[in-house]
Amino acid sequence: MKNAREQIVDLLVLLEREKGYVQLVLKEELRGVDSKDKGFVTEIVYGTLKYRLKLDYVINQFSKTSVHKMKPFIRQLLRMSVYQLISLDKVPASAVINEAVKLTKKRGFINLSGFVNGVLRTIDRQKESLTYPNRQEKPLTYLSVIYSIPEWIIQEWLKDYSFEEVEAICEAMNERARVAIRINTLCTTKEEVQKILLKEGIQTEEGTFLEEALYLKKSEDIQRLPSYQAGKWTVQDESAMLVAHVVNPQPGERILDMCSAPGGKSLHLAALMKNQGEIISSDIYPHKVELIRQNAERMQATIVHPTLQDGTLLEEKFIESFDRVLLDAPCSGLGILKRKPDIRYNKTKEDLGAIANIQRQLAQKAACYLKAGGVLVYSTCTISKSENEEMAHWIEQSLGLEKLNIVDTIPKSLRAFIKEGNRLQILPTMADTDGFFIAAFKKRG
Ligand SMILES: C[S@@+](CC[C@H](N)C(=O)[O-])C[C@H]1O[C@@H](n2cnc3c(N)ncnc32)[C@H](O)[C@@H]1O
Repeated sequence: MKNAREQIVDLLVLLEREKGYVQLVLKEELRGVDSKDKGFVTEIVYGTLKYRLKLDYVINQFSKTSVHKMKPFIRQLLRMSVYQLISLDKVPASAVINEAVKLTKKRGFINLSGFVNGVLRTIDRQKESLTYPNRQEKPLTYLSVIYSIPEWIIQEWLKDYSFEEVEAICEAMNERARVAIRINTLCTTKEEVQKILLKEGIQTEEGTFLEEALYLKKSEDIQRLPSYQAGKWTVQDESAMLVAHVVNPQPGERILDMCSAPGGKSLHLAALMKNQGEIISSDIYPHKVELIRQNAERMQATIVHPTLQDGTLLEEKFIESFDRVLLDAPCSGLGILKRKPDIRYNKTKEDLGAIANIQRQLAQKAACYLKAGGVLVYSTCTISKSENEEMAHWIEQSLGLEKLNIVDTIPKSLRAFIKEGNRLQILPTMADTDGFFIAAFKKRG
């Protein structure tokens, strides 16, 4: 029988080997585990993943074998134990070390138990005087190690932002992500949801800038709550909620959401349209189209039509037939590192070039599908200019679309960040949200 610690190490081994998505892997593997253990396992897995580079830097100072040459089980066992020793004070150091030694033996690495014991005891003794790369002498390595973000990502950001801005972004990316929900105005009100959630044992806080947003003070197992199952609310970051407002759909219009799974923005569009009109919500993967269908059913959004479609291929029957097209493009996802810490290790610099190529193909089709005078909104959950600002320029110059002024659709507190009237880069440092980019264009009439 595995205890929680053994389960953590096995999960970390699996995540590194398969490059899996932590959210999905935890959901699958922790089914049936009691909620106290689930909370502990989730916290340590997320923390160990998030601080991997910093933990490796510390371990490498005290181990003769470098972290990358260790056996996967020992590597993850040391990482998760050092995370507990230097970042948490919940479990006494002696218990962390003893448990690690016991697990080493239990898994048959008896000859390594002295090594594990020695490394952990030394780190524990010296944890108040650990040294890290110097900020002035090695600024890039400093940021990468302290915030555990690979150097190529930092270099990418340094092309677009000052060192101080990048440091603030790195810090924000490691903060705990708040759980934002969007009220389903098709069937309820914020006041009703607040009352129901309170009865379900969850306190809430008002959204930062949107009327339909609330923050939950609890995050575990929330999708099991009856109010969630009844479609009264859905989980969505406030920055992502801004996108549907910028699309600004009107009841009765025909809308295309080109990359729409699992349907977060389509469902928001349906609510803003009071469920009148038509939304074609397409995605390239059948299992994801099924998720859109399930979510639309739960949220009672009957005008959402889930459709299997590769957006890079031209669909003749869509040409010049939509009032508005949303292209919430596949992207590097580097704006949501605090929610998905694994993205930082799973993406590579090479991915960025491939993604930009797909983004351009999708935008080109999106422009064809607009009626004269129709609106295109392009959005991503990243903060690099190559996927955002540069794409916005390309859409204008190569596709011949005009800028559409978005000021009236953006909350007052964010208006100062709008550029040239038609685009907004939200950084995680601005309002404690994810990083997001939104740009709007109009087809000439
Ligand atoms: C950023 S996510 C969309 C999130 C969604 N708009 C929401 O609010 O829930 C990007 C989506 O694009 C889809 N995608 C990737 N390549 C695509 C393509 N060639 N055609 C259509 N969808 C694609 C992915 O499967 C993914 O679901």
